[in-house]
Amino acid sequence: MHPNALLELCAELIGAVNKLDAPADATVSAFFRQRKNLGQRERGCLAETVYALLRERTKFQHLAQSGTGPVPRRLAILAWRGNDSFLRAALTAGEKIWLEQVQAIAADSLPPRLRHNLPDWLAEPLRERVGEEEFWPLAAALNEAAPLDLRVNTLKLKREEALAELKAAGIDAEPTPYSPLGLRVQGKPALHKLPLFTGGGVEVQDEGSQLLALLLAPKRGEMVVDFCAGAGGKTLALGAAMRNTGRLYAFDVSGHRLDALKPRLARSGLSNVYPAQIAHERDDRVKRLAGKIDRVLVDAPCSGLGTLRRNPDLKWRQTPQAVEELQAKQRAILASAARMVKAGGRLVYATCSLLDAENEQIATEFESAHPEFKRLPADEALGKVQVERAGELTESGALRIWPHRHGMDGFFAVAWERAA
Ligand SMILES: C[S@@+](CC[C@H](N)C(=O)[O-])C[C@H]1O[C@@H](n2cnc3c(N)ncnc32)[C@H](O)[C@@H]1O
Repeated sequence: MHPNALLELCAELIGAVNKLDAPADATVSAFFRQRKNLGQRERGCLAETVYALLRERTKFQHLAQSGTGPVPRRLAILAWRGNDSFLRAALTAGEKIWLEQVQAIAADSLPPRLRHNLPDWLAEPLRERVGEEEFWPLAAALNEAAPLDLRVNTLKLKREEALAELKAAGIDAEPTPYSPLGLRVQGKPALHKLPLFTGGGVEVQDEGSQLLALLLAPKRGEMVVDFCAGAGGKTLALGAAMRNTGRLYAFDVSGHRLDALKPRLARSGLSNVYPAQIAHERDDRVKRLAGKIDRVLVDAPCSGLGTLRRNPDLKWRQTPQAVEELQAKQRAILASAARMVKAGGRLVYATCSLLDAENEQIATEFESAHPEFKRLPADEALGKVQVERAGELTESGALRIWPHRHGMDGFFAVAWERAA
């Protein structure tokens, strides 16, 4: 494709994504579906540029105030992640001079909000939570691309065996630092045609998500509920930990998301999983299981702000009002899910949010209203399931994962045991 045609296409995609009226990944996929003639490399360039723009949107929008021509084209030039000489071949003489001027601006001369690229309502609680010194590494880590992590399905093979299969396929990987089930893959190789993947030997799952399932630690023969199962990332990990025995209910209000679990279940070889759509958290199905369940995982709907490395649009699409609405949902779901836990059973509340409002606050409110649930020190619980150096991952007995400290998405989880 001619350089200017690709740059114009990039500007068009940026114009669509920058409206922020839909998740960026959905807009990008729809754009590519309508342009089937685009090659792999061109798609890669457009997607990388759009994500680069979303990560540093405040800075790029500020810089794009100078220059001439349509703003989406200026943004595409500034955020360009394709070949540099290819871009230059698309630029007018005026654009080349402008780009050089903008690139000469020293990043550290910019005001703070153009350096951290977070909305104020999010920057402030994070700065308060981790302190000024740690805030900057956190903001930088949130703007990095996430690595590709896999969870090995130990029903099918051992982690070393999966690693050897990847190596034989020419894919470099290494064991994840904390999860005993994880592999971190170098680069972004296509995995979906590998027999290791199609045969259910591995699933794509961030190391942090693996740790949440490990914290629930379900055992053979138990009755377990994954209350907010979605497309079942954690369900699959729980089913394998149960060695395909017992009963694992995968609940969700979204039938569409549960549908996405089905092909994954088929690959996994699990037959102990019972997916069920519920109308809401007080559904009769939930009530019927009151006091009967050994372990319940609440992977609550949340702002998703711990996953900004993958979903940078969320920082621009979420609002403080949305977080308040989510808190109400989180309280209601946790209270309902807790009723299912039997005496001596375990309850885990988890989010992929960085905000105390969705994490510690929800957990401590629950504890004050339910003294029969006692917090289990997460480092001890994780240590028992072979998580390395679990003490590095916990704060006040809860699992608290930070992208800048641990190299994973941001996660929070508390485990409680119900008094016998
Ligand atoms: C964080 S996502 C779950 C991700 C999933 N556990 C995984 O590992 O792939 C939260 C899920 O909660 C579901 N949800 C929202 N409200 C719910 C409710 N009242 N009861 C049960 N699930 C709910 C959403 O549909 C969404 O799939």
